[in-house]
Amino acid sequence: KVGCHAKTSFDLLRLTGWLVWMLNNLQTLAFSGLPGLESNSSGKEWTAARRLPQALIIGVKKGGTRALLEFLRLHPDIRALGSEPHFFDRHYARGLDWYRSMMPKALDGQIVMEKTPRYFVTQETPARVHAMSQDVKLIVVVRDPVSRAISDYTQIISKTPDIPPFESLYISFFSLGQIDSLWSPLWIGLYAQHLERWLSWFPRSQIHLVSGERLISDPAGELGKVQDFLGLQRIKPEGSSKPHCLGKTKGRTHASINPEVMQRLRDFYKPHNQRFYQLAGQDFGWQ
Ligand SMILES: Nc1ncnc2c1ncn2[C@@H]1O[C@H](COP(=O)(O)OS(=O)(=O)O)[C@@H](OP(=O)(O)O)[C@H]1O
Repeated sequence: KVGCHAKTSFDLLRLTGWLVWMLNNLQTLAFSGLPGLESNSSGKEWTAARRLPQALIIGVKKGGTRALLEFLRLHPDIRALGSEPHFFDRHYARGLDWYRSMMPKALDGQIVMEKTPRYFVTQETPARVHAMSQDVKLIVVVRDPVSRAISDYTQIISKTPDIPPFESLYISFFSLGQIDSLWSPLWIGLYAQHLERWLSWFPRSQIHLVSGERLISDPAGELGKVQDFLGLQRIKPEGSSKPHCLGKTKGRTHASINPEVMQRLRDFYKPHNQRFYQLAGQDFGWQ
């Protein structure tokens, strides 16, 4: 898959032919400030500048957001920040000038974007994003909330090996036997509730939902839809490209969870998923 120690390989898509590679490298030359390139007298298309993003990948954590961003970064009309700036959730007090200074330089016509999966679930973020731009395009990669939760827990346990097993954490401490919907790995998967908050600020047409499952089974198809949403020319998957590894934090072997607990979680999410499908206008087919 990803870390190249795991299931998905980035060459699934074979997105770049050498032509795209050439285009990207031409941009790099332009950005590096070689004399004559930026100061083209006739056209401002050579003038690269830092701009606020016009598109954001706002979630969800463990949905496949890194893979999507890396795919999109191969597009010559996209300039994306590689790291997660966490501006709207953590660093808002630093102001928009700071945020703009984080962005890569972009030419006219290129789309500037970043990804911070936590935006999707933080209360204050939609209003703040709206205050920056009412036209910004929002992308959310969603994935079966049960496998997302286990991926999330697997990441937590990799950082803090001493935490209790999933089977004891998913139950509420206060009302014994009840599923703890406030526990972060479970709460993030309440997609309907989070999407509703965004929909009170942005129209549905401005939010594009990507299926994390299809991003693996049909990356070209899923990516094509994202490119359409962004108003970009579709880059055809052609030629072969080197596998691009996303690192060891992707594609870990999931912690093994008691099958009865898995079934309880599926039952727990069922009504939430149905509500999400209604809001989304599409059925993601999670069991
Ligand atoms: N090509 C492709 N398409 C779709 N999904 C992929 C792809 N490659 C990796 N993955 C899986 O995405 C999971 C990590 O998601 P994120 O990148 O959103 O994680 S993070 O929130 O940035 O930490 C992580 O899930 P788990 O392996 O279940 O942990 C990755 O395996």
